[in-house]
Amino acid sequence: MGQMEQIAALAATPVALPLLQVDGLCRNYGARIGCAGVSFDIHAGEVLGIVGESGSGKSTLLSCLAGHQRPDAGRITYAGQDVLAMSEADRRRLSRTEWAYVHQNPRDGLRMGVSAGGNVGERLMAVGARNYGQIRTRAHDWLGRVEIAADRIDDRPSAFSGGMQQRLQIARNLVTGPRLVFMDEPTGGLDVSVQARLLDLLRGLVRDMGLSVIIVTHDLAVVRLLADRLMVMKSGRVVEQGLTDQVLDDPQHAYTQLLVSSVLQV
Ligand SMILES: Nc1ncnc2c1ncn2[C@@H]1O[C@H](COP(=O)(O)OP(=O)(O)OP(=O)(O)O)[C@@H](O)[C@H]1O
Repeated sequence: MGQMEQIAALAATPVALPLLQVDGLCRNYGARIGCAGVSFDIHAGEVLGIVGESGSGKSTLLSCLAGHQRPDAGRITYAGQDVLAMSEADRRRLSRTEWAYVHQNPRDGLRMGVSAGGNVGERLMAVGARNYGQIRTRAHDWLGRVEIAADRIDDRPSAFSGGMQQRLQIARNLVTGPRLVFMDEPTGGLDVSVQARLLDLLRGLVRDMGLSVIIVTHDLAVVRLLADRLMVMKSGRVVEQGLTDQVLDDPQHAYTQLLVSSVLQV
């Protein structure tokens, strides 16, 4: 979808309607619960953080939402469309044009054998761009936006540092102008100073592009900085959700209290 069409689609969505509505989402692995009874709404331009200990169901939920696996029960509505009832072709189109997915490991979201410029340009071609000069100019612009020097455009990501690879993955994901971005621990595995820079960059892009984001993380500092709202998961279920500051400063559930206090002790 072109930029004008996206703007038209955005204008056509009633303001009061959430961009994404999730209702009673469940996914089991045999007898084990992956996630159960998850419901929430997210509006345009809103950032939702999902936190919880290892095994609490964060990744299962994110992959069900992004269409990487099929939930056993529940409903996902995106801009008024029933996502689970869509044909595979329509869902793929949605993933390519309206959605983006930032993996924790940039290797999972990049093509390591293709140049940095190619990684970004390829996404534009996937949504119909054909003019080589324009594609290269857009790729060049996006490398600049994620603070990668222009003279690295023909380098492969394998020659980049971890932080640069992650910034390149972000450029590759955002170049097509998605409205909803799924992020799985985007700052995981990076040095603290690199994390801080990446978070700053992400915050600016999210604000400038008015993105809706669902971000899974172990790190409460990440949600404090990025997320408007927070959802706390334990054993596959949502135990608490609300405005980020409210949940972190005045946690109601004993598990959230534990999560917050264990971070404060570090
Ligand atoms: N492919 C799978 N097969 C069987 N069980 C699984 C599978 N993936 C996840 N699970 C189980 O589902 C539950 C939720 O796991 P999930 O990976 O979603 O948690 P998480 O919060 O993302 O954990 P982490 O932070 O460690 O990634 C766990 O009990 C896990 O063992």
